[in-house]
Amino acid sequence: MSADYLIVGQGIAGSVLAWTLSQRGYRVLIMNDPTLPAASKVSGGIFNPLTGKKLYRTWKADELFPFAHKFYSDMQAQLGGDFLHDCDVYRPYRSIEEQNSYLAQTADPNLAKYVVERADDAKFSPFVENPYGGLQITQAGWVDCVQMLQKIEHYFIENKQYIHDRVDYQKIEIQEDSVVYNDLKIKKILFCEGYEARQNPFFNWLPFNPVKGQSLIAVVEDYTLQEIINQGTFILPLDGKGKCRLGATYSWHDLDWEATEDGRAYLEDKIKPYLKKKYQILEQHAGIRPSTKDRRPFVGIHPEYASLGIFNGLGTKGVSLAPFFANQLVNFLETGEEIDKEANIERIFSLYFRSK
Ligand SMILES: Cc1cc2nc3c(=O)[nH]c(=O)nc-3n(C[C@H](O)[C@H](O)[C@H](O)COP(=O)(O)OP(=O)(O)OC[C@H]3O[C@@H](n4cnc5c(N)ncnc54)[C@H](O)[C@@H]3O)c2cc1C
Repeated sequence: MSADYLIVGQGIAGSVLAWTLSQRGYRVLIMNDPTLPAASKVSGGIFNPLTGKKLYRTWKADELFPFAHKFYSDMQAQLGGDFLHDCDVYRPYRSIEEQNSYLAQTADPNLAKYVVERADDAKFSPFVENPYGGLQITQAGWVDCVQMLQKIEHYFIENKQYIHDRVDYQKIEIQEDSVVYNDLKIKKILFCEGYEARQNPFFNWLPFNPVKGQSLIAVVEDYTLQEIINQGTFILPLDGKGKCRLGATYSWHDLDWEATEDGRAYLEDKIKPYLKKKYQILEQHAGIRPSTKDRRPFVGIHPEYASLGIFNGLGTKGVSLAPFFANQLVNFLETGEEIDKEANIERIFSLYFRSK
């Protein structure tokens, strides 16, 4: 059997890359080990152009957001389903000082275009504390990643382009301009393994800075809001009938996939003060974000083996980063067009050669 590309891993990174390649007419095979955990399966899937306590426009938002929106809309139109949800993000101000500071910042036209001129505070006040009003951010929303991943999996299974297995690195035979793996002959293997990349002998030199995250699934009483609420932690309505995801925690220690009592307590402590409704917790999830030391993705080709590539390091923003950088990687593979210097792994090749 032969293929142009073997994609290892089918989280957000592998799904988006496989779809991008397949839309350009390449024969793609996906290999994914379903027994390994995936950050994408517990992801909030939120895309939000203005983030952080200090309210900044996220990196490359003007390019990334329209690109990602069109990408997921087109994918949804072709695969069916309803995984793309456009909605505003409402940030209740914590204090009058925060209100003043955010209003001054959003006078800047670069930020103003992402903000509703007059937030609909009255709409939110039955549900969340907002004595100082709040900031309403547009061009935001969320992708139901579990559903999107299922759609991609079914599509590639139906087309006989899917292998449920863990890659065995020992079996990768690198040839001059191709790779042999078992009975497969492939032009390139593109690794999209998320946090598991630390096990990959070809790419374990990359400086990841993984971040564990936890979230809760809860039913909130009489909760009809469709918008995402964010005050450091978020309330993400999942079905418009009160089922919500509450998240998320950030921890650079205890890098395991276990949901903890501390994680639950942290989220409840943060959310209770501003959520006016009663809720009941149904589930708790944990995952590890493949974040990087310089907070930029890892995109590109191995410094020594031209037939091995990587698409990883999507960190806290997999949904908004993946379509744009998958497209850059595919352009590079097709025509040699440059990958953004900040994302290209060439920026850290010195680490590879130092590790030899
Ligand atoms: C609690 C939490 C909340 C988050 N919320 C958001 C959010 O709101 N918005 C946002 O954009 N991002 C969010 N993120 C981050 C987002 O989840 C990640 O950026 C994204 O999931 C990374 O995707 P990935 O495909 O690189 O990795 P993963 O999702 O971890 O996928 C890796 C895949 O590779 C497979 N695999 C690994 N090794 C092998 C191997 N050797 N052989 C075969 N298969 C292999 C695994 O089975 C897995 O399916 C959140 C993360 C967490 C933990």
